[in-house]
Amino acid sequence: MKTIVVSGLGLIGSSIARIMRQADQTVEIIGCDPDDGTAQFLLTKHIIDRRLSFSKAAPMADLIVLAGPVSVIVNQIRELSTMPLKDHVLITDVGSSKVEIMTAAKPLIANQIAFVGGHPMAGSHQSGGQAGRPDLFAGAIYFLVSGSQTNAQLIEFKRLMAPAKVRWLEIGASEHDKLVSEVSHVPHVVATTLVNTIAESLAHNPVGLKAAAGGFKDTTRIAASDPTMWTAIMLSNRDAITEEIDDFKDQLTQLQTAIRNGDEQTIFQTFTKAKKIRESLDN
Ligand SMILES: NC(=O)C1=CN([C@@H]2O[C@H](COP(=O)(O)OP(=O)(O)OC[C@H]3O[C@@H](n4cnc5c(N)ncnc54)[C@H](O)[C@@H]3O)[C@@H](O)[C@H]2O)C=CC1
Ligand SMILES: O=C(O)C(=O)Cc1ccc(O)cc1
Repeated sequence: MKTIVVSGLGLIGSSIARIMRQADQTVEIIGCDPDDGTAQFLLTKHIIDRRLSFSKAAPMADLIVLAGPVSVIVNQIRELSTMPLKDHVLITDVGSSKVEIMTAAKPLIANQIAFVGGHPMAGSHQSGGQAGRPDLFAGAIYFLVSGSQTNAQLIEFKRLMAPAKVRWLEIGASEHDKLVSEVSHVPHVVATTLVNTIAESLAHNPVGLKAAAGGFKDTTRIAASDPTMWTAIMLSNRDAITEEIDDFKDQLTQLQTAIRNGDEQTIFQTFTKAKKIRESLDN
């Protein structure tokens, strides 16, 4: 891979540029992003070599990493299917949902252009190129959804990502979207709803959220994430998210009923079960 194009130079795209720069100092990294501040910062830090428009950059690429919001990734995949690309180019993405993206990639795949879906299961509530780090994904799962990539292209992509120290995991697009609705998308909905509910209840309380201790902050950190990115995720994984919200509502109602009825045993059992599961995550 001589020329790498990263489209979307925010938290994830700029982290990937940093990682690939560490993996191979000989590659040229071209960045595409409408945000002047982010692009300028990454140019100054030599994390990208050049900034070009997507339509100018894509035909020059040996590897294209799509790292904008999911809605932008989908549009760019559609654009790529009509662009003059190098025969051996590998296209991949980092979007948080996969069914819509793999569906958009069908014309590319039909035209023998190599595409593999990707999704690093790490990040943060921060956004923008300045927040990116080469160790952002260390130890995390990096999902791969097989498309039309060759084995050699995948090996080369993994070589360029080696400094990230991720755990590669192949998965189907539907299985992926259901799983991430459970471990990522609905937790985001819950954290957001918690913040908005409590803020409304406290609207006329002079102490209000200032009384919030660590528990409230720990439970809601991700509610501070970028609304553009998360709106795109919600729209892209609607079915799995709405189904999982139903399950969440059922469990919440069961706990509410136990609390209302003073059902000590059910309350205690519910907390005990969650404590064991949550503690096992840190081991
Ligand atoms: N934030 C996180 O923790 C994670 C995010 N993701 C996925 O990674 C992708 C990027 O997320 P972040 O880097 O966190 O967001 P971000 O908000 O930090 O960066 C997104 C970047 O895309 C740029 N952008 C917008 N429209 C564009 C266009 N037409 N062409 C090129 N660039 C454009 C924005 O200017 C911004 O710099 C999203 O698809 C998200 O679902 C995946 C794993 C973790
Ligand atoms: O901030 C956090 O802890 C996250 O969980 C970040 C995150 C956001 C979106 C993803 O698709 C994957 C990871």
